[in-house]
Amino acid sequence: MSLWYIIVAFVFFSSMIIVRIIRKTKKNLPPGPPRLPIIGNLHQLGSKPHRSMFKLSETYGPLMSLKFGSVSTVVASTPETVKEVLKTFDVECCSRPNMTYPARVTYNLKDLCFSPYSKYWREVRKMTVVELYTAKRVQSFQHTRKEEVAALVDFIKQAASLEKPVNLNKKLMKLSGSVICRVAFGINLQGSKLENTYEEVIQGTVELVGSFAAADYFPVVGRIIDRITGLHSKCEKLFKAMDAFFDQSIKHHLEDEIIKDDIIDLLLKMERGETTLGEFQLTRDHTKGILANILNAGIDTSAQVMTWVMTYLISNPRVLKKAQAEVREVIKHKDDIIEEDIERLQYLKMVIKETFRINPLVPLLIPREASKDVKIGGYNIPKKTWIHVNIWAIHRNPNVWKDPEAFIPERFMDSQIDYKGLNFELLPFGSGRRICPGIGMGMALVHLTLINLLYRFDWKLPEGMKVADVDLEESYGLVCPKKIPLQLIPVLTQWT
Ligand code: HEM
Repeated sequence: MSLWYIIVAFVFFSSMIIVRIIRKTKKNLPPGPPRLPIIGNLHQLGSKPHRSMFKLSETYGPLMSLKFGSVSTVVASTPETVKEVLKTFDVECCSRPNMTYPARVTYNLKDLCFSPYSKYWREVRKMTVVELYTAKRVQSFQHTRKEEVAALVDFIKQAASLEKPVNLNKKLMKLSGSVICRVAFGINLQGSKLENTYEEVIQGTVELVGSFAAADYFPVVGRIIDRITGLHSKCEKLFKAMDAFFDQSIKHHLEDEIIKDDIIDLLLKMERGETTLGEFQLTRDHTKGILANILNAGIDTSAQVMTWVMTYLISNPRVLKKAQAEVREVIKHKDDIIEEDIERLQYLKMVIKETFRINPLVPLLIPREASKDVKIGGYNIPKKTWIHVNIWAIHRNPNVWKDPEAFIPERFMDSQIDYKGLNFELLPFGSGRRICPGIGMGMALVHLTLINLLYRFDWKLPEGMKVADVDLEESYGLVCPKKIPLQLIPVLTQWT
């Protein structure tokens, strides 16, 4: 009797699989791994989805179908397929799916990052590119960056004289937070509502919006699951902390007449109708949504880039020595280090590119959604399919990069490859319509800080630690920070 049950069950499941394969072939979707009922391929994501997807793509190809709960997804993993998504079919593929927690922390998608491709998004993008992220504005904040970097250098000097280790993750996060608070919110981080919680709030939010949340994949029941796992209450807590901070900085602007011509000021003018945003009337929620992107996208990213560069330098003493020799040769006791000095630091530029390659900070970019049916690489991608762009897979692909696991800045010597979105082998900021608009703002701080850290100090590992002990593991979120904080001992030098 039990044999009959087994035979019936076998026939039933085999026919289900066959029907699915036939349906899929008819639909001409990209190939993908078999799925489990209900959850689809969610169980294959693991703790580092970019790595798992890369592994799967080695079997199923550069354009691969996955199903997460009820959501159909494709993953592009090579320069060729990614170019199709981000360039050839950029218009059709540049919308964003409506995700539960990103929607909550952006005041229901009133921001730039997560709002779908629409007239509103186009107006906000135009406004931010023309008004907020311009080279002129980035330049105008140079003084603030210099002051904050000088404060960091003073702190490190003290630690060096006591031979104490510095937690670079923490200090670089504070630096980035202090700069963004001053230039974007017109207030000091110290004394603000986020003074004691900014790390937890910003990193928590970045992790939250990058999480594969049940609410997005299982209608109704997913929300219950997230309540049980605590994701929902975590989101509410983060949202309240951010909202209180935005209220504080907006109030500060409304009360202080001296503050003028900064980002909040511009947004408040739009709220009052003194400046327009196309046909849209900005409300307080729009202002806060746009500010949420600056807070979350602006602080963690630059801080983590700097931490990763220092991590790879300390793990590669040859490269560290060469980068420091170059910086000291070029800067040569010049009192006034400026961001533009980077132009004369060819090797340091290569070190930064190589760090972006080996460890792209946003390994899956931000999820996209097809707004129309589209044909990519000969396969059909139906409207509403989610699209993940796995730049981590490109950056670690041995067919694209020789010896991809090794940190070799020299690979960029005599190469035209840059990270500004034109070379599909290296895409740390994405490409196309959704390319990061904050490259200039972020990299200005990254350059100034790294030049100072390398010029003024020598660096060594804490007592008893060897180069081989430096941990290179990332933890997963939308942004992937170093899992174990980087602690280094600064050493005073003749250049300090
Ligand atoms: C320096 C480190 C940074 C890195 C590595 C980085 C990386 C990225 C990436 C990969 C994307 C997604 C692109 C896509 O989905 O195709 C993005 C989007 C974005 N970034 Fe950055 N970013 C950095 C700094 C900044 C800064 C400093 C700001 C603002 C102050 C910023 C604001 C944004 C915004 C608003 C978006 C959304 C753009 C849109 O969807 O239209 N980023 N960034």
